[in-house]
Amino acid sequence: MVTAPDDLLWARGLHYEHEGTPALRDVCLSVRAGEIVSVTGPRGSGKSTLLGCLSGRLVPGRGEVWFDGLPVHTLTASARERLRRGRFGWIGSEPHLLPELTVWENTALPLLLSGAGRREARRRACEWLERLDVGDFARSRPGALVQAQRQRVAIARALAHSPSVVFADEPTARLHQGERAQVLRTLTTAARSHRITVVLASHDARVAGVADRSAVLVDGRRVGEDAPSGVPAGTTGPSAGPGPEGRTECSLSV
Ligand SMILES: Nc1ncnc2c1ncn2[C@@H]1O[C@H](COP(=O)(O)OP(=O)(O)OP(=O)(O)O)[C@@H](O)[C@H]1O
Repeated sequence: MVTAPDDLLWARGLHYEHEGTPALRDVCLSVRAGEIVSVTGPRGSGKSTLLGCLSGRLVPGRGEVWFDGLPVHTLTASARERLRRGRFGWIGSEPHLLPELTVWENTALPLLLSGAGRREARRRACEWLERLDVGDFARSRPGALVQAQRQRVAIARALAHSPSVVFADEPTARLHQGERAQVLRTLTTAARSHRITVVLASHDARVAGVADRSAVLVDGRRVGEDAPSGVPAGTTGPSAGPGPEGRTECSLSV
């Protein structure tokens, strides 16, 4: 596999099985630094499993995952844990905030866990809460916020330690329709302004509209790459020309 010099994260030939059931089959993906890539596909198509393998939460049965020159697939569990804490952020569909901590303490947790002092962690957490329009709640407990505000706090928590890559797995799935676009825009604007790479999984194909590129999974296989507008890459639009996957030896279609 040939990768571009600015590929920050890439995977080749990923296979993963959940209890004997294949969830990923020969999946390849590469992500450039600062890029926002969406992974879309129907429910059960393997999106969460792919994000799990890319982020070191899961170890593929076969295949490779490389991040910034590190072979994630062969790292020890403790090295993967350090990588996840230091370089990655994670946003799930549920914010999973600790109810006994304040909003700023929740946001500062990854910073505190990676050794930042309390004062510095608080300053950075509050900065991100302000950016995400939930700064007024910094001293409140999560229970005082509505779901969309809690999800903004989860986004702030994922970004506050300046990760290289944020993985967002269905980050708007539990929100009302009206809040989805706003929360997505908040996430992508914040990531772009700080050049944080985002890998965003959603079964909602409209999510691809906020991404630079979109990878589509069906039954655990990549079935192509579309421009955000849905126009196939290589025809027109911002993704015209061969994408990074065009340089790989992986099969991209079924
Ligand atoms: N912990 C698990 N144990 C057994 N099977 C699992 C497990 N997690 C996922 N699977 C199965 O693996 C396949 C891929 O699941 P995955 O969650 O990665 O897909 P997805 O596209 O993210 O789906 P969704 O949009 O519903 O979250 C599905 O068939 C799913 O049922």
